[in-house]
Amino acid sequence: MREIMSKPSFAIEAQGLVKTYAASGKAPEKQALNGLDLSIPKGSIFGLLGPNGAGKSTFINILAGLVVKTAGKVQIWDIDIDIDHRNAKAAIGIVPQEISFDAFFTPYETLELQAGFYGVPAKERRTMELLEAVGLADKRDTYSRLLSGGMKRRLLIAKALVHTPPVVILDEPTAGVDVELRRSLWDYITTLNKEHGVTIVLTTHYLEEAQELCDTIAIINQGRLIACEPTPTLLRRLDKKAVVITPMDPLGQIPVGLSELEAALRTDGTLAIHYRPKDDSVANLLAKAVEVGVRIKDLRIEEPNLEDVFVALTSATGG
Ligand SMILES: Nc1ncnc2c1ncn2[C@@H]1O[C@H](COP(=O)(O)OP(=O)(O)OP(=O)(O)O)[C@@H](O)[C@H]1O
Repeated sequence: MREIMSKPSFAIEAQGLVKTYAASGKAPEKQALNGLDLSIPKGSIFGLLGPNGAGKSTFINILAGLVVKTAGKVQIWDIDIDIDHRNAKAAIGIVPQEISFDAFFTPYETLELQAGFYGVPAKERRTMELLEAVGLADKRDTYSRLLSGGMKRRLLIAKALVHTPPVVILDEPTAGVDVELRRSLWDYITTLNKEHGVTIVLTTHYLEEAQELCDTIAIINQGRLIACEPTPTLLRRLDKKAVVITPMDPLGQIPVGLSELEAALRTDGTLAIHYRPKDDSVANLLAKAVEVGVRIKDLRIEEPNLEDVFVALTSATGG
């Protein structure tokens, strides 16, 4: 594994990736990926974020070989999936969103079967080591259907690791998981990365999760990449609030005197002035607005959230 790991500069690289789902019944054709370019650095914990329907699952399913791409190029650990799909697939372990394994096998059997499926020779198997790592050693012979939801999720992680892939993809790993288990899964993910050098890619709806775990975050929307930045850089964009003013009289345009501010007229007639609390004050912004003739009927302060980043980024990229 070490030897392979020093090779590529990217763990996963997608160029111009397109996926069009054919029309079926009344559902029209759907372009889920729209020329996606994405480079995931090796050794990173990489967060893939996006609103519902952005194309995250489609991307992961293409990597997993479950969805056939329409166009574009994908390399996993430097292996082109069109040229050597088998080895490309062997370089990743995918932890799916849905819990899926045979309820009548024990955790031990589940991992052994998966190792067999990947052709891992018996002497190279790490079944007990993996069960210990995910805290299921004492459940090795329990029917999987009798495990708790959290244990099942941990078994899924172990299952994705049996062939020692250098890249592990976790699709919504903590959706619907309680806080305590979420914490222990985060710890385990971090250990895999820091101590074993595994590249981790995770999709999540939770900004907080991405913020805490990921060193790099990509945001996709409508099948396109709209941001891919080191987490601190992206979060700096979030260090923003907005004063939203409802004017007494409708504003036809942003008053000229506010042009040096980051102001926007919204479709509901409000004027939003974005600012960084550390650089500016609400009092100062309101004084400027009044000075240029805005008569304030009402106002509120908006806190930043991921939705704002999406909106800001998508309008900035015209997407
Ligand atoms: N098999 C399919 N047939 C037709 N359309 C599909 C299919 N799978 C996904 N889509 C559509 O493609 C778009 C992208 O879906 P995808 O599941 O990849 O998004 P996502 O980012 O994973 O969303 P979520 O966060 O809700 O899981 C959506 O509009 C979805 O309805």
